[in-house]
Amino acid sequence: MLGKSTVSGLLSSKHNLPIIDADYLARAVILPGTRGYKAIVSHFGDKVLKPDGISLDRQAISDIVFNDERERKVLNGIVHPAVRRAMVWEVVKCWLSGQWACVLDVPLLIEAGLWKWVGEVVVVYVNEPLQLARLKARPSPNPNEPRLSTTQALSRIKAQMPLSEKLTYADHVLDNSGTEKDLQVQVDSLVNKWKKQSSGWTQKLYWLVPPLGLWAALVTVSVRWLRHNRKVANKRRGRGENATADSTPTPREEVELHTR
Ligand SMILES: CC(C)(COP(=O)(O)OP(=O)(O)OC[C@H]1O[C@@H](n2cnc3c(N)ncnc32)[C@H](O)[C@@H]1O)[C@@H](O)C(=O)NCCC(=O)NCCS
Ligand SMILES: Nc1ncnc2c1ncn2[C@@H]1O[C@H](COP(=O)(O)OP(=O)(O)OP(=O)(O)O)[C@@H](O)[C@H]1O
Repeated sequence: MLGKSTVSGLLSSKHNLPIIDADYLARAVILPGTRGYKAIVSHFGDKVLKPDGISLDRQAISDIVFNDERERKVLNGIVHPAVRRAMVWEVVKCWLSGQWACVLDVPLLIEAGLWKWVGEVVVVYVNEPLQLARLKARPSPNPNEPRLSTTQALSRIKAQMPLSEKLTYADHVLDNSGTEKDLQVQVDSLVNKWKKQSSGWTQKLYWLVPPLGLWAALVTVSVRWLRHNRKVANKRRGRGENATADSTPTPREEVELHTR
């Protein structure tokens, strides 16, 4: 945390890239009446329902799962498979509509192992004090609910993998310690780099001949796995602790990911 949604917003509004938002999908798959909703109510009981007896009380769920790893795993086990299915379908739709790239905005990309299936991993980082301050300052999505307290914000931060580990998975790191304008400059330069890498005619060929596209995707993910394994091996050997070239001190981060 933090800055994924801010980066996604820039990629969408300024660069017209389609965004697949895991937080949004995670809400959709637990709406009343869905299988996810029923599983949550059946496991956590009425205490996670609002007084209307129907809507899920997200704050109540947060208070449970961000303070109890076992309960968080149960929730993840209910929500994540449904989110994964929905994301695959969204990626297929992007592909069918001939997009040159699509962006997956996923907070738990690495924890859930999804990093293995994308073209590039972009980590957005801020240092921990700034992350905490921004989390606490962020307005609640529901205007009737208070902002996060320090304890609540810290428990969310602790529910995710530390940055030092996540950086070994990053192909790009965006530094969000400055202003949103600073972030925008980095996003623009990243998109320019992607555009240079992505030659128009090969993209068209991959789209017109899907087996070729699949082959190219397989090569891309295999190269990434190999590169990651090498980084981990280097780290284990006590060399290359700063495996990501442009990484900075000890921030925690957020993940965006970019598939092609
Ligand atoms: C716990 C819930 C109800 C809290 O809802 P709330 O509206 O307060 O927060 P929101 O959904 O906007 O999430 C905000 C951020 O919290 C963090 N977060 C959410 N769930 C988790 C989790 N299971 N583990 C670690 N961090 C999480 C992420 O950084 C996320 O971006 C909700 O986040 C949820 O259903 N989480 C489980 C699904 C999940 O893992 N979602 C993340 C992407 S798949
Ligand atoms: N460079 C910045 N300067 C000031 N505020 C920022 C900056 N970047 C993000 N923020 C603010 O920090 C808060 C969190 O940012 P954002 O929603 O982009 O994070 P996120 O990674 O998507 O968070 P989450 O995973 O919790 O959904 C927002 O209120 C946003 O306006």
